[in-house]
Amino acid sequence: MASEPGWLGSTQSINQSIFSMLTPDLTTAYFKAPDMCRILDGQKVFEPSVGVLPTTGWLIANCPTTAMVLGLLSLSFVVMTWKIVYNVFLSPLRNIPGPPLAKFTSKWLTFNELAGNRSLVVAEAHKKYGPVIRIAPDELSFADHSCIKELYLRGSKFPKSRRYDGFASGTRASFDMTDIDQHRERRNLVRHVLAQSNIDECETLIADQVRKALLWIPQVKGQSVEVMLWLRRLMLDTAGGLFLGRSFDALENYQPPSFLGDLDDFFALTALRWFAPWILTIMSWLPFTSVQHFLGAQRRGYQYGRKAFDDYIKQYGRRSGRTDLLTKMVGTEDHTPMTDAEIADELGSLLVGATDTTVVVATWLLWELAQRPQWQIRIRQELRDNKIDFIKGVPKYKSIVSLPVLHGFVMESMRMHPAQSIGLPRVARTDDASIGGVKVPAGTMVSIQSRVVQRDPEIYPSPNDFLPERWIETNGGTKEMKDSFIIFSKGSRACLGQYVALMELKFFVSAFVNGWNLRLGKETTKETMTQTDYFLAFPKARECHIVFEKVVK
Ligand code: HEM
Repeated sequence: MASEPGWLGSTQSINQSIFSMLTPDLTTAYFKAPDMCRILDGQKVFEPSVGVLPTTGWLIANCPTTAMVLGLLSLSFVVMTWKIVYNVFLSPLRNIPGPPLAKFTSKWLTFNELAGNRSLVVAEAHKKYGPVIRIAPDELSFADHSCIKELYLRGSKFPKSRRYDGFASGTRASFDMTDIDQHRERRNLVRHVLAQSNIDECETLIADQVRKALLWIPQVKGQSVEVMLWLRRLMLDTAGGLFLGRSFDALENYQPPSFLGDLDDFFALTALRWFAPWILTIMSWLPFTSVQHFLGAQRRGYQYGRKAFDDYIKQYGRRSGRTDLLTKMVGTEDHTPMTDAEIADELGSLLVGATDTTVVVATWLLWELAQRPQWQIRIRQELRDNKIDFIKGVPKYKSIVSLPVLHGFVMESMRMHPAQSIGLPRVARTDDASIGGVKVPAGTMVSIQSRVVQRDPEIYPSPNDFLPERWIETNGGTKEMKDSFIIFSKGSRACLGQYVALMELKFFVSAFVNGWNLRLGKETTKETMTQTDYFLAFPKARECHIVFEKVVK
């Protein structure tokens, strides 16, 4: 057969280079293929008329790498097909209603979670499909508050899911422990530290931070100021004072402390660890300082705890007699409830747990307050009627803790805007677990969203309206209201810092309202305050502008 060596030569080199890119052994094998090449002028060349590509069978027989790649592809295809068939037709969860895509894949949920929409889409799905829904092939969401007991209360068969692994910076703290027995032991120790009597002893420490924050208001009065960063400074300083024996001085310094940047990175890292750990692996190979800095956020969080602990021991020893919570945690030479490393872990974790949770709740609270001058007047009047004594701008906690109007306003804001509204994920350990009569096979993730139960119309009529009076008229809430109120969770994993949080919130609301009228700055709108869930329910713009004006007595 006549041939054109030039043309053949170029085809050969193109093919050779393409195949070289695929695998080196494929290139060699390809040009050894007897039916693909022909000897021309003593040289072996590609002959297109003989065959364009070697057959799969021939390749598998002659190229081990290609055989392996094809094998893996086929295997993944079979596994994927089997998974789909299982999820849709065979899974014990197959008859539970839910969005159609959820039967096939969890990716639709991941997509919404990354877009900050999880609580909204799950709440909508409950409206459409009912109180028990399948939101991923192996994940269920419950909307009935009567299920809270089985899911979260003592004796629950559902420990925290692997999602909490992302929060641990090496060793575990009480918040991220997933092992029930290990957690029980640790919680008993931390609970003792955060006992109400200890917090009461630290009241001055918390009040002093609020006093410091109040100094800022006269300097910005009449202007529209961003309060979220200011609240972060306040809560961080309070947490520092309580747990590290020293404030971060965030309220005094213009430049926000680097810990706040680390906190943002911390939450981003936990999300990546859960959704796309492979991205973190790739990032760890990148030789960029900023990337490596980002990856080190969790380690630095731990180091804050470690350094603060070491400094504290150096300065005060183990019998400091100070009234902060670190002193309680350290114990004495005779009684050391935790090892030094465990204390450092807890400190790092407590700093994270105590800061942005309270900031998110406080931001929504100020936003609601700023839109409601009539409620500012009612709270102020309540403070006056009860002759509350303000010491350098802040009252004694005992004198305000049970004031119904103040309490009702704070509770209603927390009902409408739970800091964590996407549901606290738990996992079934054994096959004999069930929730609300629905069998939950081992390995299934389960949760109840506070956004859903705290807006149950049967418990909270007109659930989307902001009505503090519902708490006032029912003397602090009906049994159903209290049972369904899960902003601090319930049972053995409930928030250990809720007493601290409520003290901080009631302190600053009463202190502000006593001296200042609040209104919204023009930069803050419904759109900027759209809720987005990134584990915590932040306003979309991550800022909130308020104008403070002096109350005319
Ligand atoms: C308004 C502010 C706060 C809110 C809404 C809040 C909410 C929560 C929630 C929902 C949980 C359970 C998390 C889960 O199961 O995944 C939790 C756990 C926890 N919170 Fe808070 N928290 C707040 C403030 C605080 C503060 C100020 C502290 C410390 C003083 C604190 C310490 C803890 C601890 C130690 C845990 C882990 C408890 C355990 O698993 O045994 N929290 N918090």
